Amino acid sequence: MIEVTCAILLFENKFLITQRSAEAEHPLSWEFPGGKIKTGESPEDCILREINEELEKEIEILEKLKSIPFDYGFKKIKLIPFLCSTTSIQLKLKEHIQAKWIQLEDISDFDLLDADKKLIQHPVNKAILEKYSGKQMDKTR
Ligand SMILES: Nc1nc2c([nH]c(=O)n2[C@@H]2O[C@H](COP(=O)(O)OP(=O)(O)OP(=O)(O)O)[C@@H](O)[C@H]2O)c(=O)[nH]1
Repeated sequence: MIEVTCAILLFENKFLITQRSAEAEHPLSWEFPGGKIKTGESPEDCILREINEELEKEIEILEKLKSIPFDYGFKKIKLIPFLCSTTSIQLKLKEHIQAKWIQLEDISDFDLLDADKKLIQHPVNKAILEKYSGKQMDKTR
């Protein structure tokens, strides 16, 4: 089981999603930025390092969310999500081809990785995301 951290990064009621490159595994899918935990690294240290490496951004961890085991068939991962805050929308794309700050209710418009869909639908995670964003996840319009 590969342990992967990801950041659900919040700025003024919007969340950051990033698009994987055409050459990456799961090409062009959208995800929450993050990456694999290195040997001896804590999940918290991993997410701070990954966001710095991938987006050149400093973030603050607000809450650790429920971890999600997911089997892609060719590999099993444990996705460890953190709800995080930041003080600006600025970022540098070092690995992803695109980033978007989106409203929670618009997330279903994007081709999110399957583990991430399960992550946001987990009742505990969903309630926390809705609380922080002040929005419902499911579109009513
Ligand atoms: N970063 C990230 N990976 C995810 C997410 N959801 C998800 O299923 N994954 C899976 O976890 C794997 C993490 O790999 P990664 O390529 O992002 O990790 P990394 O930055 O450490 O990459 P590296 O292999 O180049 O060192 C992805 O290939 C994907 O299968 C997510 O929201 N963010």
